[in-house]
Amino acid sequence: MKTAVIGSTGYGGAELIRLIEGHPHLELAMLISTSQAGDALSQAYLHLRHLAYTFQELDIAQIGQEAELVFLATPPGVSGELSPQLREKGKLVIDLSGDFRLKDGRSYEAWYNRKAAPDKWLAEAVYGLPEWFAEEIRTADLIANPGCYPTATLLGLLPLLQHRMIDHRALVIDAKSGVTGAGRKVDQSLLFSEVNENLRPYKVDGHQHIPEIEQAAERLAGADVRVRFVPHLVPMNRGILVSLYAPMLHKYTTTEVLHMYREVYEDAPFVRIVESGWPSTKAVQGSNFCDIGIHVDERTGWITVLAVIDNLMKGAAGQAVQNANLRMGWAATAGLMQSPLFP
Ligand SMILES: NC(=O)C1=CN([C@@H]2O[C@H](COP(=O)(O)OP(=O)(O)OC[C@H]3O[C@@H](n4cnc5c(N)ncnc54)[C@H](OP(=O)(O)O)[C@@H]3O)[C@@H](O)[C@H]2O)C=CC1
Ligand SMILES: CC(=O)N[C@@H](CCC(=O)OP(=O)(O)O)C(=O)O
Repeated sequence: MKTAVIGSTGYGGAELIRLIEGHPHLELAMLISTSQAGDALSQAYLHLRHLAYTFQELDIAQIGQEAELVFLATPPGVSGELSPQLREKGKLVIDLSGDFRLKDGRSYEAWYNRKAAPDKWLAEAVYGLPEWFAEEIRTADLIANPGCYPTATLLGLLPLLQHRMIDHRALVIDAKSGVTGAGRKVDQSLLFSEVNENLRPYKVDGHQHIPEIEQAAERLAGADVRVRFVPHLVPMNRGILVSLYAPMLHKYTTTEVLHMYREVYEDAPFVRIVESGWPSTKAVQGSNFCDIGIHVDERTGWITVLAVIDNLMKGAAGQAVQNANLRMGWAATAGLMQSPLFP
């Protein structure tokens, strides 16, 4: 299937190129760059220098002629403008940004502080978390790939809400991300000297992934959900660790809850339930896996759920390809069974 990537000089774009190159059914037809059109791919990415591609201008008419599937790995606000035009040309669109994740345009405008995409397209978009919303994704033409933090959070949280095991009004999510989560843009606060040997919270007063987590959680809880979410920046390249804490509604043991998670994710090839030791980011690096660990503290009645992903894989490009596989009826794992890089 002929595929175009918009935003191909960014980290998400580079990871998409790597995955599409190794995919049995996807063919890289166009790499779009608004800043490096005419340059060779190797000028942006040395690690991809064996691939003889040249970046092309952003030209919707040309994409219309040369590609059937378009991935957008662009900053907020870009896909909201471009995706409707691509959809009008009949393209299958998978958007890695947050532009189509929130159903309520006013919520997007409040949290992203920019104009939302038109309601018609927000209504058409389907939230692309394959382990939970596969039915809708199979027939979707505009797929909103989840954010990195929401992916790890929701994979850890939704089984508990589905089984009504926790008090959904008292959810605490402590999240940590490597620096590639912020993209390849130049930013003083992301300089080596400011990130290295440092651990810092950010957006403590409100992160744009909060309404996305709540929106998906409410679908499973059948009630309003409010989460306390605080992200932290960690001096490493890739990886997200989400530690989720909630009071349990009844007495359960760790063994009982683990059993429930194993059943829920029985047919989910990318979710691995960790039963000995604890999840760690290095154990998923470079892969599309999400590792989940559980501990029920019978003394306090609280549960701790620990979920790790590679933010650029299951948190972005890997999940986007997983959505393409689901939508096209290909094997869920097509092009995605890379084992993690270790150490
Ligand atoms: N990094 C991560 O872990 C995750 C990122 N995301 C989301 O995915 C999207 C991409 O992220 P990421 O790859 O990290 O970001 P980057 O900043 O690394 O890359 C974004 C790319 O978008 C392109 N771009 C910028 N402005 C425009 C424009 N007006 N029109 C078309 N293209 C444009 C740029 O390429 P050029 O200048 O060559 O056009 C740039 O390389 C973002 O919305 C991000 O929030 C989601 C989950 C995880
Ligand atoms: C480490 C870091 O800065 N991470 C980014 C992830 C942003 C992102 O992926 O944004 P959308 O999903 O909303 O597009 C952040 O916390 O804002």
